[in-house]
Amino acid sequence: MQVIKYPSKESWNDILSRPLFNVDELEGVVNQVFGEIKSDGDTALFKYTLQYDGVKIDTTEVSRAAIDASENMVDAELKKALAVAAKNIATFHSAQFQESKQIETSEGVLCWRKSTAIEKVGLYVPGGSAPLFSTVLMLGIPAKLAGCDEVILCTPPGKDGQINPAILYACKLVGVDRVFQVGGIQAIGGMAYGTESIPKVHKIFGPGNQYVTAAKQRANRIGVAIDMPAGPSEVMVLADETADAEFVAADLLSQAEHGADSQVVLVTWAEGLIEGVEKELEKQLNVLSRRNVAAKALENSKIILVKSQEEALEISNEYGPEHLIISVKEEGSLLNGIRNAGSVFLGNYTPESAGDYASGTNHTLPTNGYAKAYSGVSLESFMKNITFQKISEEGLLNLGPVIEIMAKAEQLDAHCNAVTVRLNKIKTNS
Ligand SMILES: NC(=O)c1ccc[n+]([C@@H]2O[C@H](COP(=O)([O-])OP(=O)(O)OC[C@H]3O[C@@H](n4cnc5c(N)ncnc54)[C@H](O)[C@@H]3O)[C@@H](O)[C@H]2O)c1
Ligand SMILES: N[C@H](CO)Cc1c[nH]c[nH+]1
Ligand SMILES: [Zn+2]
Repeated sequence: MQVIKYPSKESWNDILSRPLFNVDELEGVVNQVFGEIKSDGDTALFKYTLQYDGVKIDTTEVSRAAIDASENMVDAELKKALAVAAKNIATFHSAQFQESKQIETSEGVLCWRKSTAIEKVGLYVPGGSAPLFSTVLMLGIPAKLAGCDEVILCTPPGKDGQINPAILYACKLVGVDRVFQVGGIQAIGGMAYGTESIPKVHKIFGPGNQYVTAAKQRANRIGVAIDMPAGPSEVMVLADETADAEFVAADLLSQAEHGADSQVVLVTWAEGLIEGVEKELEKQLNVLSRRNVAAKALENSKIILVKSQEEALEISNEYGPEHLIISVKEEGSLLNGIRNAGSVFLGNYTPESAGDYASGTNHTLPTNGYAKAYSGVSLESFMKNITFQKISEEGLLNLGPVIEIMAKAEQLDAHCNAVTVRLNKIKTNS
């Protein structure tokens, strides 16, 4: 990892830039695949699954029998772990239901909001380089809690042409309605347009690589909602001299191993910590099964030495990390200052992997600085609010003149008239 000492503020932009993709090239590929899906449906899905996943499929849907059979293919220990994780995720997300309250904004004018589930949702579960069955829990549990009527899921087939049984078992556990063995751009295009086999959905959720993320953004432009851009994983650690170098290195590597395009950043004002972290990185990296991937990600990654805790916080808010780990003696003063982060992990004993799997928070989070404007997936992501209002005769007598004045000032006579005819009727009747 590159070590940068006391960078000037003017250099932050450069230092904090994410690994770059060739956006034009990416969009070109996405447009091509989307165009073919629109015109050729499933045939295009078969073609691109062969091209990008190297797997020949002649059907997209995974049979109910295969989903049921996964139950016997997952070992008991993993099933128990999934049950604990699912319980915690369900507990945290259930607590996000909000009561609908009627508000009388002025006398006789009642307003309220009612949450309703999005009817048809499409979940994407990454499977390119690791079968992320944990993502099934993160998306499927809130979708079912929210009450979505149709919950479908796409994930790429493995090199052997099969979907990892743990993904199918997780689908069964959370009650996903239909599963499709399609990944990448093809999956997102399939759910955005709908094909002979894949139903069109109203909103697409889930993380993925740069192709998936670019495809989701394209789906959004053709009228399908998306949760957020949730691309290559990243983590920023803010640490002082009380941080444990072994833990810090482990956390950095945990996100580096996701992909060569991941980025991890350590920001510290304790110069003494840096050497220890570097040594630990080397030691721990060497024994990782995905050391080549993680090593590539470390090439895009930085250790930044700053003057103070305050400067570290400023850098963090500027970066807007997907995950922010805070390993300092006294975190209280930092907490209030956090403005931009997807999910925050406090103290030496809160590894980021806890949020990835089982603490209960959602691991589908905004990357690439989108944490400045987006939240991670929550129960609310699967719902929308419809507002209602009911105005009594007395209420309209109070509020009507306000509406009339405003409508006239906007030169919208018909708007004004919709109030005036009612006020006239009320006055005649009284
Ligand atoms: N932000 C989050 O919340 C979050 C959560 C989990 C994972 N992630 C990220 O998700 C990503 C998962 O990536 P992955 O690759 O393992 O799985 P993936 O399922 O996202 O992507 C695999 C698909 O990419 C497509 N693809 C591969 N090469 C291609 C090419 N040259 N052209 C067109 N399409 C191509 C293939 O169709 C393949 O099915 C990682 O970057 C990880 O960091 C992010
Ligand atoms: N860290 C990922 C989100 O960026 C989520 C994940 C799933 N499995 C392991 N990690
Ligand atoms: Zn992870």
